Amino acid sequence: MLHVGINGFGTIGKRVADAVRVQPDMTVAGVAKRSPNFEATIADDRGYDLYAADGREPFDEADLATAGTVHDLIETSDVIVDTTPSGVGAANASLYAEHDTPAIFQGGEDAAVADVSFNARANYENAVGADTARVVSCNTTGLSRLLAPLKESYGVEKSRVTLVRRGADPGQTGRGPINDTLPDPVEIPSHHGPDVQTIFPDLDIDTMGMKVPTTQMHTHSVNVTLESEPTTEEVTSLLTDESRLFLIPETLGIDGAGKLKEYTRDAGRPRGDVWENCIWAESITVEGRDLYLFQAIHQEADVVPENIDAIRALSERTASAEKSIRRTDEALGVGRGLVEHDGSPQRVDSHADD
Ligand SMILES: NC(=O)C1=CN([C@@H]2O[C@H](COP(=O)(O)OP(=O)(O)OC[C@H]3O[C@@H](n4cnc5c(N)ncnc54)[C@H](OP(=O)(O)O)[C@@H]3O)[C@@H](O)[C@H]2O)C=CC1
Ligand SMILES: O=C(OP(=O)(O)O)[C@H](O)COP(=O)(O)O
Repeated sequence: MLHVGINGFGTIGKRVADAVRVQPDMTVAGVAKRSPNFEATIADDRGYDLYAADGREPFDEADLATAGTVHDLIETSDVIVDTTPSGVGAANASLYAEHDTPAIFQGGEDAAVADVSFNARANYENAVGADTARVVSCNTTGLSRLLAPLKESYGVEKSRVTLVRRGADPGQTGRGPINDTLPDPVEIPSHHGPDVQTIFPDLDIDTMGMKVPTTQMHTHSVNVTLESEPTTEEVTSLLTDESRLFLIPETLGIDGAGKLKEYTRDAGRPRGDVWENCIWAESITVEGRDLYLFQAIHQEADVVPENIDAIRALSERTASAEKSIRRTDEALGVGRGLVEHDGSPQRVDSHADD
C-alpha cells in the first residue's frame, strides 16, 4: 500500500486526497495546510491526519488536532502530491528533495520544477521511476487527452485552439472578471500552447486565451489540421473509445457548462466533478484534413485522475499507462453514470484483464 501525502488541501488537493482514498493500492498518509478554515474541518471529518504547513498554533487555537508539521508528513509519505498555490510548489521542491521523497507538482508551476511534465494518456512512460513530475494544468490536460489519439491515428500538422477560460473557481470570491471578457493573456500564444509542447515537443500548436465571468468550466474551440483525411464518423468513433473523453449526445439537450454540471450532480458525482473532457458530439466536424470541435473542461476535476496515475508512475506500481488509467478510472468512477454518445446507457468499466 502506497502512503501518499498531500501538501495543500484546497480545490485540487482535497479532490486528489479523496481520489487516493478510493484507490485499491494507495492510502492518504495525511494532508498539510496552513489555516484551520472549513477545508481543515472537512479533512478532519474525512479522517485525514492534518499536518501544519506553517506552524501548529492556529490549529491548536481552533481546537483542531494536528499530527505534526509538513516535514513529518513528507517523512512518512512514499510520495508527496504538492497542491499548494502556483509558485509555492517550486519553493517546496527542495524540501521534498531533502527528504528524498518523490514529488508531484501541479500545472501552476513552471515546467522546470520537475523531471517530467505529465499526462497519463500521452506520456505516462516518461514518469515511470522519475523523482518528480508535474501534472500539467487543467486546460493542457484537456488538450493533451484530445491530441494524443488524433496524433497517433491521423498525425497532426497544426492545431489552433481558442480557450474561453472560467474567471475563477466557485470559492474564489476575490477574483474576476465580473462583467467583462478579457483577452488573458493578451499575448499570443497563450501559455497553453507551449505547455502542451512540454507533453508533445514537436507539436505545432497556437493558442489564444480569454477569461469570462463564469466559475463553471473552461470551453475550448478547437481546430486541428490532420496529416490524413478521416471522416467525421471515424474521428467520432476514435474519440468515443477514449475513457477520459465524454462525447455529449445531442439527445441529452446539454447546451452549456451549467447543464453539464447539473447532469454530473444528478449522476451522483462527488462535488458534481467532471473528470472527463466533454466534447459536444455534434460539433465534431471534419472538412478535408481540418477537424473542428468544442469541448468543456472542468478545471477543478480533470487533473485529479492524472495525479493518481502520476503517483503510480513515480512509484513504479505499474509501467503500463493503460493499466493505471483503467485502475484509476474504475476506482474513481470516470465514465460512470454518463450515457454513450449514441444514447446507450453507460460506459463499461471492465477490469477483467487486470
Ligand atoms: N483550481 C484550478 O482550477 C486548478 C489549479 N491547478 C493548479 O493546482 C495548484 C493548486 O491550486 P488550487 O487547488 O486551486 O489552490 P487553492 O488555493 O484552492 O489551495 C491551495 C492549498 O494550499 C494551501 N497552502 C497555501 N499556501 C501554502 C503553503 N505555503 N504551504 C502549504 N500549503 C499551502 C492552502 O491552505 P490554506 O487555505 O490553509 O492557506 C490550500 O489548502 C496550483 O498549481 C494551480 O495552478 C491546476 C488545475 C486546475
Ligand atoms: O490551470 C488552470 O488554468 P490554465 O490551464 O488556464 O492555466 C486552472 O484553471 C487554474 O487557472 P487560474 O490560474 O486561472 O486559476
